[in-house]
Amino acid sequence: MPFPDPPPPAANSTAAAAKAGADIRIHNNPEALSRAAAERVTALCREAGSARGSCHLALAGGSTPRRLYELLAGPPWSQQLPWPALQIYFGDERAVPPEHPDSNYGMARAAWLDRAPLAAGQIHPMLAEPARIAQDAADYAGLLERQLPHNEAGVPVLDLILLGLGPDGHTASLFPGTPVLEERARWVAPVHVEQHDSWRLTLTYPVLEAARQLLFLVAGADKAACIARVLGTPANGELLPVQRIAARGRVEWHLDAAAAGRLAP
Ligand SMILES: O=C(O)[C@H](O)[C@@H](O)[C@H](O)[C@H](O)COP(=O)(O)O
Repeated sequence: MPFPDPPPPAANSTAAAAKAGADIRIHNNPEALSRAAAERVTALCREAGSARGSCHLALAGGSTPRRLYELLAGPPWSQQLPWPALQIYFGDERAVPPEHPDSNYGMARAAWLDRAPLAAGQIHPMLAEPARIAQDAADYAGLLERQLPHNEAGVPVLDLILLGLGPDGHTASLFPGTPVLEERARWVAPVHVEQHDSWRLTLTYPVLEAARQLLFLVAGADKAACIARVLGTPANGELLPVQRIAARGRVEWHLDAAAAGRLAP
């Protein structure tokens, strides 16, 4: 059953700055970025729901997507999302309890999920404990195997993965210099983040690469140098983790003006 068409997108974002080959959309400020992202996430979820009866959506962690999630909890987007078709996953998670302030699941619940008309079975937290981190990774990979369609290489295919970007070029929890950058056999893997001496779980490159659509949300001047390196110049030298994603699906970059500040006009 097709979903009703949405109203035209909000007019408060600046003109798209498309760079050949990359779909880059630059917005005046974090609020405009979040509102544009809410439009896109809703539209993409509706597309998937109409086309395949379900939308398998993986959420990003960190601070940038919080406002997006708050917007999705209210009109107009909450009236347009294909709620019965939605299945919610996570791109990565810190190995802390859900009530911990660092929990990506906890952040998404507070900002959105606890106010969304979703059954418990539609939300799949990536729960992890340091003492059983390898088993937690295997358990989540098994969930993806059971829940998702697979591509011809046998990799689970998410419809949409939301991703952030760190100033060091990490995305999800694919951090520079970590063994997980070489992981191609497992769909979910543990990561020990030295600088925080903490454990995380992350989707690995095969799953990111298999997704039908990746949508990056990047805000803040502290990301400008990384954005300029990733989107502004041909890749040379050692690739940053985010540059190593050989995406098979569509990739959209949503930047605020500060993060895009060092991109050539
Ligand atoms: O769990 C996490 O922290 C995210 O997966 C991580 O990849 C995040 O997206 C970036 O570090 C950007 O974080 P900010 O949005 O807070 O800048």
